[in-house]
Amino acid sequence: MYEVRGDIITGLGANKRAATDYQCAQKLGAELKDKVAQAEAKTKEKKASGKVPVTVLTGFLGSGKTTLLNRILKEFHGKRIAVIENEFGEVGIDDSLIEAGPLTTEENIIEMNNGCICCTVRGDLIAGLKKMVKNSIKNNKPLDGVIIETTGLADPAPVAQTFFADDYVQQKLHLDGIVTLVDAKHLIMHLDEGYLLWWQEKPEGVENEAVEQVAFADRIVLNKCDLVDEAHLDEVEKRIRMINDSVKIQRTTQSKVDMDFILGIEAFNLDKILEMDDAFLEDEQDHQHDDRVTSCGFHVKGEVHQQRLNEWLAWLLKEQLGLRGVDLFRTKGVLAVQGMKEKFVFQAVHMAFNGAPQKEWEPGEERISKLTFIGKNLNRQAGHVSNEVDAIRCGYCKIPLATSQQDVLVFATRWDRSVWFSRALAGRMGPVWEDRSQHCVAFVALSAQA
Ligand SMILES: Nc1nc2c(ncn2[C@@H]2O[C@H](COP(=O)(O)OP(=O)(O)OP(=O)(O)O)[C@@H](O)[C@H]2O)c(=O)[nH]1
Repeated sequence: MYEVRGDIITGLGANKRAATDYQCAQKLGAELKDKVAQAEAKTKEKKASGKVPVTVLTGFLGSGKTTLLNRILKEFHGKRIAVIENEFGEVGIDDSLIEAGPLTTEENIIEMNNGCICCTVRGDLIAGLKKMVKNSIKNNKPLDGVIIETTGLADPAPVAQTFFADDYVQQKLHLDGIVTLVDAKHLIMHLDEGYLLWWQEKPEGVENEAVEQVAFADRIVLNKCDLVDEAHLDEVEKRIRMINDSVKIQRTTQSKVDMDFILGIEAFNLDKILEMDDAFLEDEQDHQHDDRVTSCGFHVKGEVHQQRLNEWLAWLLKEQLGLRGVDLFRTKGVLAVQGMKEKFVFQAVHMAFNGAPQKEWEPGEERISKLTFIGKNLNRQAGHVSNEVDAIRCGYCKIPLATSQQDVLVFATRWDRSVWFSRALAGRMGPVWEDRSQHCVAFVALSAQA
């Protein structure tokens, strides 16, 4: 049995581990001196030559993955880099945030927004990788690298396992490394979730993704160093080392990391992973997400009124969510703001938010506003929007939406899925809800359009 297992994992490149298995078989009487020597020699060899290197970019929500991806695409604009972008959130935003260079064309960017590549759409990941490689061969445009940006809630282990689960993928691609972005300000809070704080206890069987992302990292980019002091950074490093003592760490802001620290590093080491997780190569890894973490999004035609949007978001992020036991991890959006020729990109990580104009709208491009929220316990009880005499408020939490004298566009959504919106003309509030039994917690009085 040890010999067979040694043969299998030799084929997968875990030569050190294979040597150990052969040694066990030898102890049981098998004559395997040659195989042990071969496995030990291969351990020293560089692996995977000729295969396209793949980098998995992972890290908790808002840690700086897309910022780093854009940096890579900019610095390597002369290289053909394919991107697989997996986003958590019922409305996809990241496609608008990626700044692809001339060689990273649409055919080389695959977006997967309908599930998490570490579980529900893992099959799609394999299919996507194969398609990219086959296209590059067919069109004689060889790829220089593939970057997979996982969702902030992904467990990187099943993603890495993909490179050992499919023969074609294994022949053509090799996993260069798992690069984990860490938000210096929030990491410790996420690591502690489900361990120290009893009220945050995770349901049984649910993993702490932040821990997994650090544990499986070949490199850690300790980002957002501008938000904390030296002592806090030392504490964060200490916590990282408790989970992954040998990982290399580079401190950064705005994901400004040396490219040779993260790319072409030949750092993924199956031996190390097998030491940590003996079941890593098994087909069905037990992996469960926390169902309490959900997303809620808007995707609405039309322009928004920036000041009202800011007021509403500030109110939502600072005053309401914490009080109601809701943990909002991440908010991001691309908005069509009235009077602005650029797309307005809004980002928030927990309560810290910022926004700035980005690229201009193309001539003829439809003006659409997209906004997505990701957090825990976002579901709300039944309620309705009331139409009071001089102010339009939510009947449940009393958030002021607008006065009835304002001409507004009201967006409304339940925290689960559905999104409704309706225009309320001055002095006349149109029906907002299709189903009044469902409470809507997020709604925005935004537009000054007539
Ligand atoms: N203060 C500060 N903000 C940063 C830094 N790096 C990135 N950001 C901001 O943090 C926000 C999140 O960055 P992203 O790169 O989108 O993070 P992400 O990991 O891709 O986020 P998700 O895709 O939602 O998981 C953006 O507003 C960035 O501009 C940094 O070093 N310091």
